[in-house]
Amino acid sequence: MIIQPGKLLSQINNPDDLKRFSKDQLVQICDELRQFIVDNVSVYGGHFGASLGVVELTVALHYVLNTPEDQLVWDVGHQAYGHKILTGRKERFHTNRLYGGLSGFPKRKESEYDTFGVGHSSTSISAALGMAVASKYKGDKLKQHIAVIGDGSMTGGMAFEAMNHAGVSDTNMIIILNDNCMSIDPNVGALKDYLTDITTSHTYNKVKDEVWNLLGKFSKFGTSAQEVISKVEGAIKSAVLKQSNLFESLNLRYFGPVDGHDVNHLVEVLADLRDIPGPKILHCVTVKGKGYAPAENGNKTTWHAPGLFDKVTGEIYKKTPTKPQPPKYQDVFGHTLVELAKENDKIMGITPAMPSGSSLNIMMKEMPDRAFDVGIAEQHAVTFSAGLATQGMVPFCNIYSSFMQRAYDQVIHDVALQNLQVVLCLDRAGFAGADGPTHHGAYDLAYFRCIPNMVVSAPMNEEELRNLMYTATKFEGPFSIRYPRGQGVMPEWRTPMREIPIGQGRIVKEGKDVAILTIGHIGNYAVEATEKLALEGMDPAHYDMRFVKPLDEDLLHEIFGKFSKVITVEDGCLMGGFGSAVIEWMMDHDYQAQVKRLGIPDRVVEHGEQLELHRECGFDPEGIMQAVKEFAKIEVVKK
Ligand SMILES: Cc1ncc(C[n+]2csc(CCOP(=O)(O)OP(=O)(O)O)c2C)c(N)n1
Ligand SMILES: CC(=O)[C@@H](O)[C@H](O)COP(=O)(O)O
Ligand SMILES: [Mg+2]
Repeated sequence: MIIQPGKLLSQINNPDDLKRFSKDQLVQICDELRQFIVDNVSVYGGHFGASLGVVELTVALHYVLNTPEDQLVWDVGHQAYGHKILTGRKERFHTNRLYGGLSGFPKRKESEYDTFGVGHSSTSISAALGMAVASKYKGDKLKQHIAVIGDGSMTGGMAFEAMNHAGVSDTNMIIILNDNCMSIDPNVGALKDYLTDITTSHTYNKVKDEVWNLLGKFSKFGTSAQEVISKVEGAIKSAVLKQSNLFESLNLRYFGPVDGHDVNHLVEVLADLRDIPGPKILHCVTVKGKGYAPAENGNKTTWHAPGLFDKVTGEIYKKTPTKPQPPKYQDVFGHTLVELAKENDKIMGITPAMPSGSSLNIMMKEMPDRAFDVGIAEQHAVTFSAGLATQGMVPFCNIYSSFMQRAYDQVIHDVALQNLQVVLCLDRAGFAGADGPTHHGAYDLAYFRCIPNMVVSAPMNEEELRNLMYTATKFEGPFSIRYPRGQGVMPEWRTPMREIPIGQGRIVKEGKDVAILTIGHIGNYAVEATEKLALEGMDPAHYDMRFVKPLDEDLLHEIFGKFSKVITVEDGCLMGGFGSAVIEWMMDHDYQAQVKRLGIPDRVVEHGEQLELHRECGFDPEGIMQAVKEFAKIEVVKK
């Protein structure tokens, strides 16, 4: 079903078309853009509340700026649907996030309007500043560089590193702080309180209004914006602001807060700011989910990415299963952690801004003094956990595999080198699915297994996840456990927990000719494959290794003693991952075997459903069957 845009929106294929409309028509364009997003996301899925909240901002930006010449960088990019629709992708928008379709995030190779590839947060100011410094160096004085960053993303350390630099950069740069008081979950931390204070402060807003009035008056007398600013700067930097405005203290001219849903006012403000040189910040107050009542008034976390829904009633479609379903791995983590924490008062839980996504919210609710959402701050989350560990606590730090990339140095420097007992739970390990390459948890096995002291593990099912979590509480060093997005395989998952000897794998199925070695949940594909192969008269063995580090050496001696054909399967990168570890071990122990590694190849794999991507990379059940069959045909000559 292709969704038709409204009357005005249908005439807009790029920002030049938008500029042909009068200012009076912008409100209608915003309404139509919002409706088009609602129509599409309700049917095809995707992120939702964030894009609705920046409709007016998006229209105003493309109306005022000379994009793509002016460089517009969206932080995270989950709010950039309006931007995509206005910049030549309206007709393809129904393919958003689908296999082979548009990316859910801005992407340089998708459009010249997408100036920077995003997905992880808090990068926009650095990227826009890099562009601004390059323009300055090239003598391009007119070009604008804009970073649009949410209040949640502003909590990320990188944003502050970038502002620290921007404040002394003397570049044409506008940071737009899109403040909706939300991250995915409600935003947290002192910065959030500060932004609320500044938005609601009576004294501050009085000064601000006077400043804007002055700006209007001077403009009427033909005074340039630059002169106006220098005249009013004294006022802005009066005691009220100098002492209280964080951004001004960093040398960024601060404007706002403005109503981010008043498109005409935004157009005026942006046009003014464009003429003011130097780095500046515009604080826009918006409402996540604006204009769609169920999202605006309902649970904003649910409406961040609601799945498919009935746009008329706001009912989010849920499949009604006919039989008991296995739980999501994240929920097994969340409930098990509470269970463990009830028995062990040293256990604490940490998430950088993903309480709902990781299900740490279960512990945050039950044990608020022992579970922390630290904001989008992966580096801090890891080192904070390390600090807790020095005091005898047992922190479970839960970070999505791809976001853990941010905290790599902290894992090495603060956790592993000091051999601290920090349990790193990596959710969304393996292909993330529709979020695509920025979110695929492809690298963690490779990037963790080279770190001294680290235990690197992955459960094949819910029971193993629980056992590994329990085991980690007994192990006095860094312990990582990775598991994928989505459901497990065990409807009855509340099994009694037991300690697993560190580095012990298990045999899932005896067999002959070929041995399949798997790590983690992907082992269930191997089960499916071996069952189907059995019907065709083939009988490969299957081992669930459970640990990439340390490897189960006894089991490996047994396997390489018995088999000359070995297939490794991992939902992770082939370079340096599980299969590589097995081959290294084989070489180090003078075994000779043919080893075929299945996993994520050394290229960028785009978005799609997890199974589609596994299939593309040849490690879905069919791919494993194929590998076994091809392998079985090959004669191995033993030296
Ligand atoms: C480094 C990193 N950590 C976590 C996330 C997950 N994430 C995506 S959007 C988001 C909330 C961002 O909040 P904000 O910037 O305020 O945008 P809003 O959704 O409120 O518009 C989070 C935590 C991410 N994309 N990148
Ligand atoms: C934009 C972003 O980074 C998050 O919203 C992400 O899409 C969440 O992924 P999950 O849906 O797997 O929690
Ligand atoms: Mg926000």
